[in-house]
This record gives sequence, C-alpha cells and structure tokens, in this order.
Amino acid sequence: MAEPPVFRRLCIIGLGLIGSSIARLARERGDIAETLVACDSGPGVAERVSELGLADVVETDAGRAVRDCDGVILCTPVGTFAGLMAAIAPHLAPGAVLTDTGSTKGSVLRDLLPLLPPGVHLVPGHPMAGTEHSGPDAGFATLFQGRYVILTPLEGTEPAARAKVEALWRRAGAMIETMDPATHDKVVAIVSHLPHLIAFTICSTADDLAQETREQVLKFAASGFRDFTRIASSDVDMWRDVFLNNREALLEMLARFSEDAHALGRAVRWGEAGFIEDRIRRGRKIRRTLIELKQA
Ligand SMILES: NC(=O)C1=CN([C@@H]2O[C@H](COP(=O)(O)OP(=O)(O)OC[C@H]3O[C@@H](n4cnc5c(N)ncnc54)[C@H](O)[C@@H]3O)[C@@H](O)[C@H]2O)C=CC1
Ligand SMILES: O=C(O)C(=O)Cc1ccc(O)cc1
Repeated sequence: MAEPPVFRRLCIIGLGLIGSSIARLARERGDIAETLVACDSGPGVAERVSELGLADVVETDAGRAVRDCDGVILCTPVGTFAGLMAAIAPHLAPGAVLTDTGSTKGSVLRDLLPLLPPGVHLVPGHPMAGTEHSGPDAGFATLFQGRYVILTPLEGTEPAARAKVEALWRRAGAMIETMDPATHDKVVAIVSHLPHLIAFTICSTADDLAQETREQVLKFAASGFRDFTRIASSDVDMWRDVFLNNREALLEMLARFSEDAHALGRAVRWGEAGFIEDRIRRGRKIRRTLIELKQA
C-alpha cells in the first residue's frame, strides 16, 4: 500500500528552480503533501505558478501562506531569510516543521533561530543539486535524483521532525548526509562557491581584455572557457547572497586557492615541468574519481 503523505499541508516559499522542482515532484508523486501551498513575491511568478498548475493554493504573502501548514520549506535566496522569518514567525502553526534549501548553513541558523517560535521544529537542509537556470520554468521533478542533500540539524531536534525532512528528500530520490553548519560551509565553499567565484572572475577578465584590445577574444572561446560561462550565467541575487553569507569560509578557500595558483604560476615562470605535470595529474585523478562515483 502507498505510504501516507509526509505533510498534510506543505508550503513552499520561493518557486524558482529549486522550489518549483520540489512542487513538480510533489505533484507527480502525490505522497509528499496532501495540500501544496506555493508562495512567491517575485513579479509575475505567482501567476506563472498558477498557470503551470504547480500548487493547490498560490499566495504572494508569506505570513498568510504558512498558516495551518505542518511543513514549510524556504527556497528563496539566503539573503531573504531573516526578513521572511520575521514575516512568517507569528503565523507558524505549533508543531510545524520548518526547513530550507539555502546554499549556506551558518547564516541560516543565525537568521532563523532567534525568531523560531517555541514548538516549531527547524531542520536546515541543502540539496547538492542545481543548474545555472532559475525561475519557475527552470524546475524539473528529477533534479534531486541520485544527488546528496546535506542536513544540519540542531542537537535535540525532535526525531519525528527530522524524519519528515528526511522522508521528503528520500522520496525525491536523494541521499542524505548530516553535518554541522561550519563543516558544511567549508565543504561547499571549496566544491561550489569558489568554482562560481572563479567562473564569474574569469568571464569578467576575458570581457575586460576584449574591451581593452577591441578584439573579438570571445569568438575564439574554446570549450574549457565555455564550461566556465555556463557556471557564470547563474542567478545574480542568489550568488550575491551566497558569497555574502559564507564570507569567512569562502575567503579562506580563496586565500588557499590564490597561494596554489601563484605556486603554479611560479613553476610556469621557472620552467619547472615536474611541478606542472604533478598539478595536471592531480586534476585528471580527481576527474577519474568523480566519474567512478558517477558524479561527473
Ligand atoms: N540554483 C541552484 O543550483 C541551487 C540553489 N540552492 C539554494 O536554493 C534557494 C533557491 O534557489 P533557486 O531556486 O535557484 O532560486 P531562483 O532564483 O530560481 O528562485 C528564487 C525564487 O524566490 C522568490 N523570492 C525571492 N524573495 C522572496 C520573498 N521574500 N518571498 C517570496 N518569494 C521570494 C523569487 O521571486 C524566485 O522566484 C537559494 O537559497 C539557493 O542558495 C540550493 C541548491 C542549488
Ligand atoms: O550548476 C552548477 O554547477 C551547480 O553548482 C549547482 C548548485 C548551485 C548551488 C548549490 O548550492 C548547489 C548546487
């Protein structure tokens, strides 16, 4: 027999790539929420969500949207969390489970915990899945299939609340890992935030060069550069908020990266072929490992 839905009434706040993917999944499966409420304040987004039939109820006001919900999931840029929490806290139902998909986790605790009403259970989460696209049309139900979701639960969180968030992600086809927020922020700083910082930078550098030399540098972009442009086409609000809310870990990884890049530059200057070969071999090895793990 089919399992009962994880939530009686689930509210998704933010129906962009991630929120609309969860909504599509919930629609397709039917065992995630009995009733699905969608809330988005972006221009034209609520209308588009209604057109796409992604939820039973569509709202633009977050306070009204969360009323009587036993599950709430924040899927907006992390810089909106403090303001959203202030708006929803007075309306959260006792016993409700509050979770999120934000890419930074220290800031989420900082912004959500102080306003958490007694009896509401916070279980922060971060799906390690996404694309460079955003908005309600960008989502798809299989986005989380075979991907990791990192949860950073607080000590003493009620096991039943944690189990609901785990059930949601398991039904999405994801694998669950648990971490403390500081470890999470360091790990994602190196595997996700620094690569985006590098991609945005390399595109700006190439663009500056093209303007300075008045030459069509970009016409000759090879596939390596094109791979960077995919990442660099990601959403502005989302990535501004990620950088500003994982400042410490990102700066630490950037400092390490800069040191290592300088060392490689020095080897190039002094013709140290062995050092250069070693770096290339390490890159190739990591790629092979990811392919073996089926994550490339
Ligand atoms: N894009 C990606 O690849 C991934 C993103 N994340 C995280 O998930 C969250 C959502 O990201 P995306 O879906 O990519 O963003 P998105 O830009 O596609 O969608 C965000 C939505 O939130 C809405 N919104 C913004 N402020 C709001 C507010 N105050 N009230 C109601 N709605 C509001 C916007 O109108 C937009 O529709 C972010 O915190 C991001 O860091 C996590 C994993 C992957
Ligand atoms: O599209 C890509 O390359 C990504 O890296 C997707 C992504 C973006 C942000 C996250 O917090 C997690 C995954």
